[in-house]
Amino acid sequence: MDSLRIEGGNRLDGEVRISGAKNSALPILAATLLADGVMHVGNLPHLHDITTMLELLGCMGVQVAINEDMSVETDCGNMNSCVAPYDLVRTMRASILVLGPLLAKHGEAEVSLPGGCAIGSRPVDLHIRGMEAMGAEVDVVDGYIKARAPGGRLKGAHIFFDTVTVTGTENVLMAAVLAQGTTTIENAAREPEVVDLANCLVAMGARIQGIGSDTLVIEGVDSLQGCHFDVLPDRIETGTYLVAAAVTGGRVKCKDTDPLLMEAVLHKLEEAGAKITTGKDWIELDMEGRRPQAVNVKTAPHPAFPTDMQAQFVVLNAIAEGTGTVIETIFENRFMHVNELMRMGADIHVEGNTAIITGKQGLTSAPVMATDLRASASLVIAALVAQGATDVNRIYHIDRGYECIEEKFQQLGANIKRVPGGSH
Ligand SMILES: CC(=O)N[C@H]1[C@@H](OP(=O)(O)OP(=O)(O)OC[C@H]2O[C@@H](n3ccc(=O)[nH]c3=O)[C@H](O)[C@@H]2O)O[C@H](CO)[C@@H](O)[C@@H]1O
Ligand SMILES: C=C(OP(=O)(O)O)C(=O)O
Repeated sequence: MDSLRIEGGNRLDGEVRISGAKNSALPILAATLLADGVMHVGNLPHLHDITTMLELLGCMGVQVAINEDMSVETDCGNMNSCVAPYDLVRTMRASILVLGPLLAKHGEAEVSLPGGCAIGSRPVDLHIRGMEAMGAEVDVVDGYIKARAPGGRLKGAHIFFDTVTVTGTENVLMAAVLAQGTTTIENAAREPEVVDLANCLVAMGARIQGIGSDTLVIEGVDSLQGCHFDVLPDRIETGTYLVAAAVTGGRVKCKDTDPLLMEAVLHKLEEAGAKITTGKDWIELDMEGRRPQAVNVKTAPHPAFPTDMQAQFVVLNAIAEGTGTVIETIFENRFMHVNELMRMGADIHVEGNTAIITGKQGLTSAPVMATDLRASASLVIAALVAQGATDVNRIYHIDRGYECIEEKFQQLGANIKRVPGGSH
């Protein structure tokens, strides 16, 4: 298992290119299953999760060509299976995103249940209920969701999500675009990645109204064509580099990103004392050598503060002046980073879904273990300010979501290197 060795203490300074968004690329790759012609998807990040999704498409008979610039062409003309097997789904929950497209296009799907993960139980009941509302017959047998659309085609329906769900909205949206009749999704997720998927579907010929709002109205069409679509920049990767700059008192310019995607995070960084300047496709944070002020953060669905930035802000508070609270309202178990940060000297007290963090002048190095993607990112950020050398172990989580993390941090002046280990 690889680890990252980080010698803390360097103030970050420089420019970093932001990759395409994992959470946009994954649903868009699943949506290629809906196309009659060739789909060309660009600005894909070079990540394990993307490789897993391409492998999943490949095992269903989709022809996948990867170009040098990491853009991908898919052709579903010779598909021979509608099964998403356990071995792939267990490594990436987002594999559930093939359920909607398979049912919509082929009238059947067999997708392994993804199961829970480090941040919570993460059920998929709302995805299943959405498919059933559109007429699908669904059985959960032997750990698989086995679904079929009677007559081979789903029917439009009125769907109300009682919890805002990102991939649930995406799955139902992809099912509805080829259904017979009109589907209304109420209390839909409004995350930028849902908007990106909807825009891609429209480019393929789908009819969707209300994009970006919490009510989506989809008029089903008979077929969708291939198109060329570039995925949007990764707002969570952007936020992670900005927080890293803030905690080191440094100055970082994120290029090829979009400030409009991340108002809640930029607002909190300004509250912490960072000077933020933005252009159409860049964001610069300058801490001018100062220590951040503690901030209070509460996660909630977009446009509120994203849960995927929560762990990074726990670190920011851990070295800030003052005391800040971080409230996690989306996932029931997303404070796995806290114990590891306390081993590095952080003063954190967790009560239910609230972490109360009293900032300290500095952290100290310790061997730490990453438990999920953003927890891992927070440990890397903590290590960048800690005194001494920190080994962040189990970093395969990081490789699911951060392209070339050590190269990008090196470019910004961090002392970080990957230490290769055995297989996990
Ligand atoms: C690949 C992807 O895009 N992942 C993101 C997506 O995950 P994901 O789409 O899995 O997260 P959801 O938005 O679905 O989860 C929100 C809440 O709804 C609950 N729920 C969800 C579905 C369901 O059928 N039943 C149910 O109870 C979940 O347990 C959770 O408490 O949104 C999360 C919330 O912004 C992010 O942290 C993840 O990075
Ligand atoms: C939780 C995340 O991803 P996933 O839903 O793929 O586990 C994340 O991106 O932080």
